[in-house]
Parts: sequence; C-alpha cells; structure tokens
Amino acid sequence: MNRIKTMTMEWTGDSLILIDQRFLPLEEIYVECKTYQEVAKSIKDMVVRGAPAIGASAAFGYVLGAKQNQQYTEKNKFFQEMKNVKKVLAETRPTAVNLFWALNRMEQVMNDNFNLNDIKAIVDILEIEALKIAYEDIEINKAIGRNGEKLLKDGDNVLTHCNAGALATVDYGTALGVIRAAVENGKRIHVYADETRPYLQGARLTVWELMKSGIRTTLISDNMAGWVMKQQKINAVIVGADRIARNGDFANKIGTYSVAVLAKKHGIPFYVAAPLSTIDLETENGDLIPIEERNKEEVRFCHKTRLVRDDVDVYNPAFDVTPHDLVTAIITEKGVVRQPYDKNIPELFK
Ligand SMILES: CSC[C@@H](O)[C@@H](O)C(=O)COP(=O)(O)O
Repeated sequence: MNRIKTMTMEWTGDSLILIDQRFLPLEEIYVECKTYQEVAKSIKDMVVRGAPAIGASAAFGYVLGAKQNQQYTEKNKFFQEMKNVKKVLAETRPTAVNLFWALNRMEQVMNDNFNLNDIKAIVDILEIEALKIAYEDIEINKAIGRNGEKLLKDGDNVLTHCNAGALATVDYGTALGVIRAAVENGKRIHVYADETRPYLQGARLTVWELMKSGIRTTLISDNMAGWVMKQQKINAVIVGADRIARNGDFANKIGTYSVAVLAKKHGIPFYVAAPLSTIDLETENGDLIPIEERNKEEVRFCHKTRLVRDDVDVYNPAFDVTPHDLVTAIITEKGVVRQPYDKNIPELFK
C-alpha cells in the first residue's frame, strides 16, 4: 500500500504524477511533481482540480515537502520548514475546504509524532497518512454513491454542473459517483452535462469521463439548463461542493446557484453530493465562504480561443454560493441529510 494509481493521480513514492486536466479531452498529458512547490503550482494552475483531488494532492505535496527537508538533523528546524510547506500548499486555492482539511490532518499526524527521534520515521508516517487519505477518498466516494443512488430511478435524466467525477477526486467521484452507482445497480441513467463556462469542466471533463464509462451523456451549454428543465427532461440535479457551511449553504462552481434556482422553479430535486471533509463546521453560513477570483483571461478566452480584446473588463468569480433552502438533500458517506441542515449536519460528525 505504498503506491496508488488512478486515472487522476499516481503516487510513485518519490513523485506525484497528475493527469493534466487543462488539456483534456483532446490531449492526455501527465505532469510529474517531484517537489511540494511543483504540487502547489499544479493545484494553482488547475492541472489538478476538484475539492477532494486538491486535498489528496496537497497531502502528497506535504510528503514531498517532508522528503525535501528530511536532511535536517535538528527536529525543530524540520518542523519549522514544514510550516512553510503547509503555507505554500494552503495558498493555492481558497475555496475548497478539503485542501485545508488534508493539510491540517497531515500536520496533526506530524505533531503527534514529534517525540520520534528519527525524522525519516516521521516522513514515513506522513507518507502512510497521505496514502490513507487517497485510499479513503475512493471508499468514501463509493459510499456516497451507494447512499445517493437510492434517490434515482431507472430511466432518470440527471443534470450536473462542472465536474464532480473521478477526475475531481482520487477516483469514482461524488456527484458522478452517485450516477455511477445507479448505473452499476442496473438503472438506466442519462446525464445532461452543463458545459460550465468559463473553464469548461463540464464539456471537457464530465462528458469525457462519463463517455469513457459508457454512461449516456448529452452536453448542453449553461444557458440551456432552464429550457431543458422546462421541457420536463430533467428528473434530478446532482452537483458536488467545494465547501458546505454549517447551515447547509454551499460553494460550488460558478453557475451552480443559477441551476439551483431553476431547479426550484421547476420542482426538480436538487442534490449535493460531498464527503464530510467538504463540510466546514467552523463556517456558520455561506456568506463567510471565501470565493476565489481567477484570472480574467479565462473569460476573455473560450478554452484556447480569444473571444475579446485584453482591455475588456472582466469579472471572474470561480465559485458561487447556493443557499441551503434550495438544497433538497446533501448526500454524504454517512448518509443523506435534509433540512433543517443547521441541526442535521453536525449530527453527521457524532
Ligand atoms: C467532487 S468535486 C466538487 C467541486 O470541487 C466541483 O464541483 C468544482 O466546483 C470544481 O471546481 P474547480 O475550479 O474545477 O476545482
């Protein structure tokens, strides 16, 4: 168990190899990160993206940081350096709480082993912990799938936004994990995938991975979602999350809020599928979730094609917050929770 290899990432023992999601689906290119700085850059530049995948990558980045600093004989110096490793990895993307969750977990394990005299032994323990995070993520996603697939019927048409699939996790996926589990259970499910401007995770990633898995998928542009719902083509919406606040408000890819409002208007159940590591009990409500603003070029371009001149003003929030009253249920590995979320979400952690 000292290696892991999935479609999204591979831990070799000395490096983290990531499928470069910036080039999918047209090119399958891999990036090998041999340092924690390279992992941080890969997270920031979205070689790897999606909350759980970011968390697991950061954990492996932390291990690389530990390996880069294991020459220190003075333990305090090593611990000091590891603070900087954590800081660099934490400063990559602000919204997905899984990043901070994974880094805190790694740091906690390191602190718990402060008494070990051998730094190399601490590094080995950190490597085991990162592998645990990665292996657990797959099992958690499968549990989310089992819990969520009961909400879907044979023949359902499901709309999803962005990519909350295998590529956004270590493997299997959260929202797409629910769809995957339903299909594995013999249900015929057809997916409508929003293309998800500006970064096109839906068009480029969701469609690619669902088609690879043999799941029927139709691509629509984001502005078609309302009309497709109006035509009664959608039975359920399932999306992932980057951070769920204590009251059930949640941040997810920009455009999720519009989809939730549309689902409400059309009486369509709107589900959020996410692991407990995406729930941030310390954040009381959605107004307090930090929303990442990304480079304006992402909007001035459509993938690699320039749409407008570079002096065109642009606003590019990468996420929005959907208020909990629009959420029919949150699907987790511990079960499905419904309103009132401020009461039921904390129960999941007991
Ligand atoms: C299981 S992934 C859930 C979310 O992280 C996903 O829906 C999303 O918004 C990803 O955003 P991204 O900017 O591509 O990292």
